[in-house]
Amino acid sequence: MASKNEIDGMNFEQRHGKERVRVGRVWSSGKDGRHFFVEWNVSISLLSDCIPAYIHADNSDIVATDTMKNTVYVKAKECSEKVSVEEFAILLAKHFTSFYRQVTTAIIKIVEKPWERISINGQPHDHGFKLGSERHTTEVILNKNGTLQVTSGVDGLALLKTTKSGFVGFIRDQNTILPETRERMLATEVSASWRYHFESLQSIGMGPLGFTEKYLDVKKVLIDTFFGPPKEGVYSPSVQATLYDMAKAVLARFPDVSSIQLKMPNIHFLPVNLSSKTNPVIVKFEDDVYLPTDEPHGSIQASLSRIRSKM
Ligand SMILES: O=c1[nH]c(=O)c2[nH]c(=O)[nH]c2[nH]1
Repeated sequence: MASKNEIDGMNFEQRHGKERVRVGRVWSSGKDGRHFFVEWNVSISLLSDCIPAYIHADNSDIVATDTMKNTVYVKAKECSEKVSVEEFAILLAKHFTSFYRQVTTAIIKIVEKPWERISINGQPHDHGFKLGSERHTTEVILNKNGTLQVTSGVDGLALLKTTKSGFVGFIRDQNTILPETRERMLATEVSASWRYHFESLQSIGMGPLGFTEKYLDVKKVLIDTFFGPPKEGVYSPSVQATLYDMAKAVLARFPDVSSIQLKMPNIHFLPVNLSSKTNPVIVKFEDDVYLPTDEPHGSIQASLSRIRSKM
């Protein structure tokens, strides 16, 4: 997406912003002194009417990217109550589109670093955090006229199961050596992003938005569908089929999600068989010893949306 203009018989598109603005925010709850902490990496991109800067060296309509960076800290300071990463992105987007006459659209992307409260001897610590693994992400696109898109996501969700996976029946030709199997390891690092159905600032209202709870719920449905029940599991005939089941489960469970995109690399664990001229069987693979490798890896992605969804 970019701001589009016709200049001298040519199309010109432009946008500008600040990437990777890092901010940490502590909130303390008055009554018990417990601290809450988030660390965000914010990227801002503004579509604005500032063509004279490009063609006449006239900067009078430019919002300086340094100002955008400062705005992140000002807004973080102004949030006296804990906010979700999505709410913070919305409030930044609101500021840029309402404060500056020149700005028509704000695109705000944020990645939250997975700081998790630590427990000591089973007791949650008031102000101690450790780094977890997967990251909560969001992308908010807000137009001056109030048109809004909110996408939430998870990145780096590494999942592995040691059985209940296979891959058979694929095309075999002169270049195929992969054996068919009904018993293999399945490992992936899920990147998912899902779009909420509301389409304007008015339609999300002003109350607490519950984005964090929804993020945790969607992540749980993705994980539960990947693994199946704890004892029986669920058989995966391919990454493709499992990905589709995961996407379908999210749309079935959450009516306010209009579409979901999933990227699930197939991270290979290669069977280890070792032999030498003198010893034909040093190690014989019996679904036990693997060589983990992430290069090269399979790359599988798809998106699923409700008909009439605008994603
Ligand atoms: O689940 C899989 N999907 C593929 O497309 C594929 N290709 C491959 O070599 N192994 C696998 N596994």
